[in-house]
Amino acid sequence: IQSDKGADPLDKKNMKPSTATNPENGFSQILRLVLRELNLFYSRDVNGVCLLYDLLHSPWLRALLKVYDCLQEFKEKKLVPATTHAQALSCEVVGILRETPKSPEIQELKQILQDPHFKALLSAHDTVAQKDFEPLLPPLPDNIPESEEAMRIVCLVKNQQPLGATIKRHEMTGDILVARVIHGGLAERSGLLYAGDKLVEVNGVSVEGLDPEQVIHILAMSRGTIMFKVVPVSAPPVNSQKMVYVRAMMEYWPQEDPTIPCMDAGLPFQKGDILQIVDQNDTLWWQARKISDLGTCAGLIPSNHLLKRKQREFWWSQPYQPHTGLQSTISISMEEDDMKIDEKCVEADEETFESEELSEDKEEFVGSGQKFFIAGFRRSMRLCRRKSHLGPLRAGLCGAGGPRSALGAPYEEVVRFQRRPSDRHRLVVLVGPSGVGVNELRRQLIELNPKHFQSAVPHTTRSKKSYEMDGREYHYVSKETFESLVYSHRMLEYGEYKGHLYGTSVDAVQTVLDEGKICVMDLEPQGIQVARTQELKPYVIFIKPSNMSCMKQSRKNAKIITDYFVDMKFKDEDLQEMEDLAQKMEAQFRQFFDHVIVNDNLQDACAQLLSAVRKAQEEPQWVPATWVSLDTASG
Ligand SMILES: Nc1ncnc2c1ncn2[C@@H]1O[C@H](COP(=O)(O)OP(=O)(O)OP(=O)(O)O)[C@@H](O)[C@H]1O
Repeated sequence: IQSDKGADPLDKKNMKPSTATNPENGFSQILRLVLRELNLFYSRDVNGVCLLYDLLHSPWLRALLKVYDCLQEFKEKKLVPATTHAQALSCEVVGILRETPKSPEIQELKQILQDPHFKALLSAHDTVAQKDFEPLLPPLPDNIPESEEAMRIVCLVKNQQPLGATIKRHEMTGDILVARVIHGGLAERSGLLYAGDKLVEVNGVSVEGLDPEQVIHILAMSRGTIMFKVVPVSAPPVNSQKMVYVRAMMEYWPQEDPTIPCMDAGLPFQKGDILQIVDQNDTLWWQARKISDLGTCAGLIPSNHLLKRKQREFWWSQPYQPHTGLQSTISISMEEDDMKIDEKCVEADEETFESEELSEDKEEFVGSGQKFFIAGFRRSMRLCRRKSHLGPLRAGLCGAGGPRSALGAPYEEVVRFQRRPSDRHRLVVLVGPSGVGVNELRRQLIELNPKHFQSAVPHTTRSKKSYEMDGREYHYVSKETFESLVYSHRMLEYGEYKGHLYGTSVDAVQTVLDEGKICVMDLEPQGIQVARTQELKPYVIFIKPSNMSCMKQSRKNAKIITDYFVDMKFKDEDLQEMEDLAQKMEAQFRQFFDHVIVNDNLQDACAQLLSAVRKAQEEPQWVPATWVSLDTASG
């Protein structure tokens, strides 16, 4: 840097006098000169100079050096405080001012001197001036016997909050040890108690020979300050793990778990809760917080390993049922519900339905003087979806979403993901019990802006009608082609209706996304897991019915699609069935729902849907970590 090579003579000329005349002008001045010289190399693109220049040019470095210079200057001046008792002086002045005749200036001065911030400032000043930084410790006693263990005396003020530590008895020695210190709890915040510390006394009572329960009793009875005498652990554990966030894929209730080391320290959670794992040192019990409650102290949750073990034990203890697992009861009862619908079915002339489809389903509408066609609302596709649990091919899909999920990971690692404007949109998936209004909301959203929102065109093996167009109502394919799409995992959902196969392919969704649009589709909840891929990054919205009395009111004129009636009004039992199914869906699949909308007032629900879809595309959301790391790896 000091080399003259290639330096502009003019700059050199400018620089020299300042270096010569101000050699002791501090680091800031030196930095300025170095930067000026570097500037010359910068323009010639000398290797590495840009980096160095940018570093030295950074505002933080300049600020730091300025602070350094100031400190140096004051150090040399050897400043001494004018008074070491500014607080007392201020009190004295306030006393005098009280006896002085009132004037606005005197009032103002009195106010300033009595301001709590100013008092705190003077107190800090006096502490520094008197160099009163450390608490005064009593001198160490002489002649401590060599054999005596070093003890630590810890005083904690309980203040109606739990101590935030658990204890256990050492199996061999019988010593009472601190088993774990809960993150964010009183003990951890004190920085004085560590896992492994041996308790000797609690409030002056020796714990030797006591059971952990007896010690806990002493602690529970203590009010205010608790004093511990402990033998510190030789090497306090260091938590070097990085913070991990996970989505709970199952629920956990510590009160119902007899194996938890300390029930009160347990953290209950529901499916779908996002947890911040703060400690994984123990292979069986982790410490975590809910992200909705980060201010509180952490709680104990079973580790991934422990939950999987519990799942396996439970799974093996169940009688064998094909395609069912831990959470199978709900799947079964949902299938039973569908059975009921089937029993009610009356075979009718398919043509009647097909010909009525076009007008009844309003697939065409006129918008801004142009005719649009909205695909994906055909009656046969919708009825097929409802019956899809029973189709023979569906078994493959149930296999993916059923038992596998039951024995799947209890926690899913997640990260905050924000879609970049240049990225493809995230797929929007609507889920809800039949009749709740999934299709109505989807249709309304698309009609709001058909250039922005679109459905995917489904596939079918049935033959094309005279008024249909391939790729508009459906992609018409042979049974072989359809099945090959299924077996190559290119179908998000599929099923059979009246002897024909119907389904929506990944490619059909991608076609919409590739056009820069937002693809909005409805799915049976069993299909969500299939759609949850890095390429589609689905945002799942659960459409939920409101309570029965509201539904009776709002659905007075609503119509359901059935196998045998075109326009059938909702009966009370339909609404009850919808509510029951919604509860079952939520209980089984809520971990996959990114957002929930109660569809009471249609306009409100539509506005909520629009806002949720906007947030999904534009604001950061929790997504599986694999979606993002794969992105990075590929990109
Ligand atoms: N909030 C609402 N208020 C009043 N009527 C509604 C509301 N939401 C939907 N509807 C009406 O309820 C009926 C059923 O809605 P929709 O066809 O969207 O159900 P769905 O959830 O798609 O059911 P399926 O999956 O069985 O097709 C329609 O007549 C629709 O207009």
